[in-house]
Amino acid sequence: MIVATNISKQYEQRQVLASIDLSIAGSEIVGIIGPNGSGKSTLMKLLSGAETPTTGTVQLHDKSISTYKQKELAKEIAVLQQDPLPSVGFTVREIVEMGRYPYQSWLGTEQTSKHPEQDIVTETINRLHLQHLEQELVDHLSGGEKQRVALAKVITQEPKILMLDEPTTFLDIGYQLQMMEIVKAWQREKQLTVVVILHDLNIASMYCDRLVLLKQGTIKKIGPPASVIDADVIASVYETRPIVINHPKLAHVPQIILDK
Ligand SMILES: Nc1ncnc2c1ncn2[C@@H]1O[C@H](COP(=O)(O)OP(=O)(O)OP(=O)(O)O)[C@@H](O)[C@H]1O
Repeated sequence: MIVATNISKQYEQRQVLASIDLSIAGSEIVGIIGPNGSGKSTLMKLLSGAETPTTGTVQLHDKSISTYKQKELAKEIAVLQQDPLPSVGFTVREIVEMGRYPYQSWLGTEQTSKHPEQDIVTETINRLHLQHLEQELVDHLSGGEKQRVALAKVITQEPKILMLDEPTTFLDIGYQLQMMEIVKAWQREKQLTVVVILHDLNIASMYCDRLVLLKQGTIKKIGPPASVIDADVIASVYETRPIVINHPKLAHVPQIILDK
C-alpha cells in the first residue's frame, strides 16, 4: 500500500507538483493521465521512491519509502521507465535475468525465491513469446520487441507493485492492446497493484480501475474512468473538447472521439 500525503515537488524555483494526496491499495490498476508537463513522471518518481518530495510524505506499507534499502524496495516495486533498455550488448535472456538482481547475493547467486531462478526467467520469456529472440542482442530488436523484453525483466523481478511510465509509446495499436492485456492478466493472477502513465485516454479508460488526472501539477480529478473521462473535465484540462461516448461493447468504459 502506498500513501502519499500532501506531497509537492520543486526543482530549483519551479513548483512541479503541489498538494497531492493519493492512496493506492490492493489489487487495482491506477492510471495517471494529464497533458505534457503536468507532472505525471515526477509523481511516479515520488511514488516509487526514486525521488524525494520537497514537502509531504510517501509511505509504503506504513513505513517511509525513503527508509527502504534499494534491494528491499526492488522486491516491492518494479518500474518500467519510458526508455527502458538503454543497455547495449546484452542478449534478451541476459536482460530478463537482470530482473532477478534483488534476490541475488554479491556472488550473483539466488538467496531466497519461490522458484528456481532459471524457471521464472524461462517461464517469463515463454509468457511474452520471446523464445525465438532469447539469444538475440536487444540492440537488434524493434521498438515493440524491446518493450516486451523490458516488461519481461520487471515480471521476473516479482514485485508487488508495478509502475509503468508510458508503456505503450512506440507500439502499434495491436501491440498496445497486447501489452495492456499481458499487464492486466499478470495483475489479476498475482493480485498486483499497477500504476501506469498513459497518454491514450481510450486505453486508460479500458484498462484502469481508477484514473488520476493531473493539471499543472495538481490533481484535477480522481475516480473511475466513467467519472474522469467526461467531456467537460477533459476540456478543462486539455484545452480541446472531445466527444465522449460509451464503448459499444464494454460497460462503464467511456471512449473519446476527437472533435475540431
Ligand atoms: N529534474 C528536473 N529538473 C527540472 N525540471 C524538471 C525535472 N524533471 C521534470 N521537470 C519539469 O517538471 C515538469 C513536469 O515534468 P514531468 O516529466 O513530470 O511531466 P509529464 O506529465 O510526465 O510530461 P510528459 O507527458 O511530457 O512526459 C516539466 O515542466 C519538466 O520540465
